[in-house]
Amino acid sequence: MYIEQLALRNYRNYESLSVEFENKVNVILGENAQGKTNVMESIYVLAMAKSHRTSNDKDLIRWDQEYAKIEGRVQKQYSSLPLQLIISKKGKKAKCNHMEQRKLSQYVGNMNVVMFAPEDLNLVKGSPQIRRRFIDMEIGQVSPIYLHDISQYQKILQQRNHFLKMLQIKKQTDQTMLEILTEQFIEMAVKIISKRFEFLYLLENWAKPIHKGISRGLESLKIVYKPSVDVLEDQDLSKMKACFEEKFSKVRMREIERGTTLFGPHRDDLLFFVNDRDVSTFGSQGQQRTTALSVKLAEIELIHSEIREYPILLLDDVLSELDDYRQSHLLNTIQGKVQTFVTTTSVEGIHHQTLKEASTFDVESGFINKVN
Ligand SMILES: Nc1ncnc2c1ncn2[C@@H]1O[C@H](COP(=O)(O)OP(=O)(O)OP(=O)(O)O)[C@@H](O)[C@H]1O
Repeated sequence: MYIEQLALRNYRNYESLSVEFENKVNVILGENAQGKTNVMESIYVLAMAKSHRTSNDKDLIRWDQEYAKIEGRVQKQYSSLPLQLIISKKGKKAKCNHMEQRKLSQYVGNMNVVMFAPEDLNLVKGSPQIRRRFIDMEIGQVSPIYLHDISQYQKILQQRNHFLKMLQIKKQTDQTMLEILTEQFIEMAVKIISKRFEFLYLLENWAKPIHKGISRGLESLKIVYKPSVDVLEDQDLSKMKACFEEKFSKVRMREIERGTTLFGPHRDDLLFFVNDRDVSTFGSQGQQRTTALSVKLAEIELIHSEIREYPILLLDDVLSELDDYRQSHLLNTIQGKVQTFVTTTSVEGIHHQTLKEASTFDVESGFINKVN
C-alpha cells in the first residue's frame, strides 16, 4: 500500500498543506526544526490514531488553534481509501471511506506503517513500558480485536486497583467484589498474553534471518517474552488461567497491603538476546541498533504476511545514521516494494543510487516543495 495524497490543517507547524507522494522512496529534506518529523508523525498518526512521540494529543494541534485535521488517500492493491482524522481538545474523530468510525480500535489498521526513529533504540535499552507499548501497537495494526481487548483489560485493571485501594484503606472489608474482578481480569490477561506470545513468535521468525544477514552471519537474535506470572508459551488458556489463579491467591494480602495489582500483562516485558546475551545490558551500541533495525524490518514482513500488503515505512532521521552496510541491507529489503519516507538534513549520507530513484521534497517553516 502507499499514501498518494496527504493534507494537513493546523497540524503542528503546518497551517495548511497538501502534497502528493509516489510509491517509492520519498526524501524529506530540510534544516532542523522546519517540520520534517511533523510530516512523518502526521502519516503515523493517520494510521495509528496516536503519535509515536507524545501521548498528549493536544500537542499535535497548531498552537492557538482549536483542532488539527489530517487527511490522506491510501492506495491498496484493490482499493483506494480516503482517511480522515480530526483531533480537537475534546478528543479524536476518525473517518474511513467518508464514514465516521464509532471506535478508534476499528479505524486503526486501515493503513499500516512501520516507523524507525532514533528513539527506537529505546525499544532495546529503554523501560519495559516502551516494549509493551510496541507490542500492543504492532499487534493492534493487524488485529483490531486485540486493541479492543487491551482497552477492556485497562478498564478492569483500573477497577481492580480501585477496589484494592478501598480494601487497603479499609473503606471496604468484603472481598467478594475482588474475586469477581480477579476472575474478569484473568480472563482478559490470558487472552492478551497468548496473543503476545503468538506475535513475538512470528516476529522472531522474521527477525532472526534479517539480523543474521545484517551482522554478516555473526550474530543470532532471540526474542523472549517475559511474563510476570510463570505461564508458558505452549500452555492452553485454561492452564494459563490456573497459573494466574494460584498466583493471585498467594499474593492477595500483599496486593491489599499495596493497594494495586502486582501481576499481569501490564507488568510483563520482552527481552532481546544476541548470541544468548541480553542486548540491553551486554550489547554494544551497534548491536542494539542492529537489533532495533532487524525488528523493524521484521515488522514489515510480518505485516505483509498477515495482510498481503506491504506497510509504509517511515525512516525519521535514521538512514544517514546507519553505516553503509546496514543502509544497503535496509534498502535492498525495501527495494521497489515498500513506499518509504526518509527525513534528513543533508543528502550526503544517503546512497547515490537511492537518491537518483527517489522523489525529493524540501521542507521550510511548514511548507513543502517537490524538488524532483
Ligand atoms: N503544536 C505546534 N504548533 C506549532 N508549531 C509546532 C507545534 N509543535 C511543534 N511545532 C514546531 O515544529 C517545529 C519542529 O518540527 P519538526 O520536529 O518536524 O522538525 P524537524 O524538521 O524534524 O527538525 P530536526 O531535523 O531538528 O529533527 C518546531 O519549530 C516547533 O516549534
